[in-house]
Amino acid sequence: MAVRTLLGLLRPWQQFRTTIITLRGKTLVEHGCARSMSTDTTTDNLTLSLDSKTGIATLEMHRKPVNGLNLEMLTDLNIALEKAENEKSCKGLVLTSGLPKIFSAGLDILEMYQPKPERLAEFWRTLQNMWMRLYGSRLVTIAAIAGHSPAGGCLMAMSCDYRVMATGKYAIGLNETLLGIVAPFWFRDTMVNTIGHRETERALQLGHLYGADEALKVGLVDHLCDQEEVVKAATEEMSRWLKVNAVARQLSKSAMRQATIDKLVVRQEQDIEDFMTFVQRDAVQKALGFYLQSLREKRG
Ligand SMILES: CC/C=C\C/C=C\C/C=C\CCC/C=C/C(=O)SCCNC(=O)CCNC(=O)[C@H](O)C(C)(C)COP(=O)(O)OP(=O)(O)OC[C@H]1O[C@@H](n2cnc3c(N)ncnc32)[C@H](O)[C@@H]1OP(=O)(O)O
Repeated sequence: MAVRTLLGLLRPWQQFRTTIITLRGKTLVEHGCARSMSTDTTTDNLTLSLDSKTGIATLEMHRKPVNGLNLEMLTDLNIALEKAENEKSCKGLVLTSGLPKIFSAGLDILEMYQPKPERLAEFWRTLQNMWMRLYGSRLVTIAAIAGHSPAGGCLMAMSCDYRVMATGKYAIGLNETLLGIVAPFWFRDTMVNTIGHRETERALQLGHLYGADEALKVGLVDHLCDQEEVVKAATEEMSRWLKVNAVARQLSKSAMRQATIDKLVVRQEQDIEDFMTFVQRDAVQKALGFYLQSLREKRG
């Protein structure tokens, strides 16, 4: 609610200004310029910029080392998404990463390992809200994936309307079972809506991480190109989508996605409870501890 109120007070992007907003101890810096009609919003975790000529916003994640989605990053994502959504001149959004070889490593596992219950609940609610916002966005959303995109990273990519991925040795998929955890129903639903029931069933049980070619084959991503071309290809694809009548396109999108979102809307509190109970089980904590250890040992 506080976030909504704050966003309501933000002035339109097309005004000259430099605004510094402090939110939850974080600083958002905005630079605006009437002549170029563009505004950047930068936090520790991301940058949102709007090209006012094309109406295309770019949301670039840059939380080091791997764009792990912790509470603060998710909060920033929610603010940025809401801001783009509320900006009338914004028609499309390219979601990408400023970190080399990583789109997002998914949820920050440290949020789930030995958690404080209050923060754990807030973390999960913020993730739910981010997903509902992105999956239900009125904007054309395209993920430009120039790196690994496991679990929560894959969820974000699947929540966009179209996915461009870099060729190379990058992996994308819902690998939760490899961590000893279970992808919640709305992660699963999003994958079913993207690649179908049978393929999702196989992928979820195995915790399968797809290489780029295989991801293209099953429809998990829509287009492959060189790493350096990913954002350009996403922007080019965007212009095709933006030629379609916006109202007709938005209604079609909503007709396809709203029922999936509504499932979480009506079960949001129960889902938080289920998540908290599940994650705080001894066996799950142990499995997460082993997984974190294995990530650290991999580095040597
Ligand atoms: C019956 C049940 C019913 C209902 C269930 C109810 C609820 C469900 C419960 C839970 C659901 C949770 C859903 C979870 C979703 C997730 O997203 S979990 C996260 C999954 N992510 C991963 O598995 C990725 C792990 N990371 C990697 O594989 C690699 O890091 C990489 C391929 C992304 C990148 O490789 P490199 O470039 O080689 O980088 P490093 O591996 O060296 O990593 C650098 C640094 O970052 C740390 N790190 C990496 N990923 C994470 C992460 N996700 N969280 C936290 N930290 C991470 C890594 O440990 C290194 O740290 P340091 O060694 O530098 O300290």
